[in-house]
Amino acid sequence: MLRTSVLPRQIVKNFNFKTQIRSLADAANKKHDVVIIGGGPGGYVAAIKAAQLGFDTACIEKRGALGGTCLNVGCIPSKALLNNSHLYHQILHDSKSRGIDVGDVSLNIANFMKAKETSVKQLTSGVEMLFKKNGVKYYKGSGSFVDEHNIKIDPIEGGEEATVTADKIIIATGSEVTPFPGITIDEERIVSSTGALSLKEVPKRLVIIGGGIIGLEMGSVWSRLGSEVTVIEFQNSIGASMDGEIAKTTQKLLSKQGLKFNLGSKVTKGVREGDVVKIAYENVKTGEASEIEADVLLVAVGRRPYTEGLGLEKLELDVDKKGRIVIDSEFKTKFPHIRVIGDVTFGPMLAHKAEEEGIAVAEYFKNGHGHVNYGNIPAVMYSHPEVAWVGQNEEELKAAGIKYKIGKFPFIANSRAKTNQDTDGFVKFIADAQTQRVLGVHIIGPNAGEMIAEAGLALEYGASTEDIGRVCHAHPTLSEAFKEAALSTFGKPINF
Ligand SMILES: Cc1cc2nc3c(=O)[nH]c(=O)nc-3n(C[C@H](O)[C@H](O)[C@H](O)COP(=O)(O)OP(=O)(O)OC[C@H]3O[C@@H](n4cnc5c(N)ncnc54)[C@H](O)[C@@H]3O)c2cc1C
Ligand SMILES: NC(=O)c1ccc[n+]([C@@H]2O[C@H](COP(=O)([O-])OP(=O)(O)OC[C@H]3O[C@@H](n4cnc5c(N)ncnc54)[C@H](O)[C@@H]3O)[C@@H](O)[C@H]2O)c1
Repeated sequence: MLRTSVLPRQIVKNFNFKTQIRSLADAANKKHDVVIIGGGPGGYVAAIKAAQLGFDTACIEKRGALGGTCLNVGCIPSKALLNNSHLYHQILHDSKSRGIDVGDVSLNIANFMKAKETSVKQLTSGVEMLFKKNGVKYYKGSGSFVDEHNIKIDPIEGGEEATVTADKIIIATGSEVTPFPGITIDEERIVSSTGALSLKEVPKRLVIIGGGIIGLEMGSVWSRLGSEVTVIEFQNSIGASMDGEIAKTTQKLLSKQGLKFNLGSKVTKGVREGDVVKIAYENVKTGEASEIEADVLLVAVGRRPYTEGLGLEKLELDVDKKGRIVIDSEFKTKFPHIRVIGDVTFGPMLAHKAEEEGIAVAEYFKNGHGHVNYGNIPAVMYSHPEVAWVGQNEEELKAAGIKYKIGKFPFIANSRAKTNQDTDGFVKFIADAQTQRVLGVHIIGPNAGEMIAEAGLALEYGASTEDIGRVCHAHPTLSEAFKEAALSTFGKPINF
């Protein structure tokens, strides 16, 4: 209630009561069919789909740009750096053997980063345009639950204060970097992936804690640009959930590119002293202690669900030990109208997984059913060569006691890979021992990330390796290696 009697005269004079009172009332009373908290790949895709299905839809995002981690500080900037660092490395080291003589080549790090930022900006503003096109209301601010149907928005710059009421709500608040106990990230000398995407100069020595996907992708970028890269990994293998054989080959090829690996090693200390970071680590088995210095230390030991400031406690929603919001198989919390998707709940932390869930939840709201096949979520590491996989790996099948056959084909025997002078790696099929049904496909090689889509189709439609072996693949393409690997599970390949 406004008490005009206590307002100074000048303010009262300038105050347009009608407009202000109307806008305050509006702010307090926005109503939508569907409200999504978080505008990342999960949230923005869910918003567009819900609007396309006829719901009055709104999305709340506090970052100041749509696209979430993925478009702003994840998938997109990292792929821009991976692509351009590969190009730079090729021009420097690979052009002579292709008969291309180049003059002086140098890296302009400021422009190199600008190119990345341009890609990011184009894509994040593209999502904002898609919101407009599809009639999604975009609230710029931080959303927190008042109760199970009302969300208060604390505006950021350009945003408006509001409390929105929703019939249906989707939580898509994503994830954040898992901190390393005792190591303080300053995003300058001790960085997370976000800092590693924006270094102002090429560090002479880069040490990375964690040989997972972020560690290996960012390690590839900076190694190509000239850093001496050392990866310290707790496990005895790199690549997180990669098939064991593929992980070994990946390590071999990355080592050839100059990355150093200390596996089975536990970091015990990481402190900045001026412009140097001193890192202590020990062998997990023997306890033998070592020390290493770096100009930059990248902490890449995983990500954790992000729910800060969301007010979950008001609704008493369950989270598990890892901080993931607990849901059932239809993405429902204990309130059936509040569903959860993406990194903030179960499953692999991948953009396309979040997107699939966004579509499924919008369809649940509309039709009462939706679908995500968690057995068929591809994973891609955008190193060179790329590593891609879908379905089960050998270790998982062994543990489950399932009998399988392997079929492999190396890119060295593929005509297109030869013409491209890009022959490292192989395609590996794993098929059911009796039926030849495809159980998993694991590829390390050029364009593996594109090729894995064919494996996804095969898995989805329950194809056998013979089905794939009988499909005509164009010549000369890398995809012939895919066909020949399928053939190798039950017969002989033609070209090897
Ligand atoms: C360096 C890096 C590289 C990656 N590369 C890939 C890749 O190549 N391929 C791939 O599939 N995945 C990749 N990922 C993972 C991918 O980014 C995530 O899996 C994906 O972004 C998850 O989507 P999401 O919508 O669940 O969450 P997010 O993308 O994290 O989006 C959540 C959004 O919610 C907002 N938010 C949170 N709380 C609130 C609130 N209370 N109010 C309003 N807004 C809020 C946040 O600001 C954020 O923008 C990468 C990640 C990193 C860090
Ligand atoms: N191309 C892609 O799809 C892509 C790219 C980047 C990130 N991502 C996603 O982002 C998420 C986070 O990536 P990430 O690389 O940080 O996590 P990750 O889970 O892929 O790898 C973390 C690695 O750190 C190791 N580790 C954990 N604690 C350690 C310790 N104390 N000392 C040494 N090593 C330790 C783990 O054994 C693991 O190998 C992942 O879910 C990943 O899928 C995906």
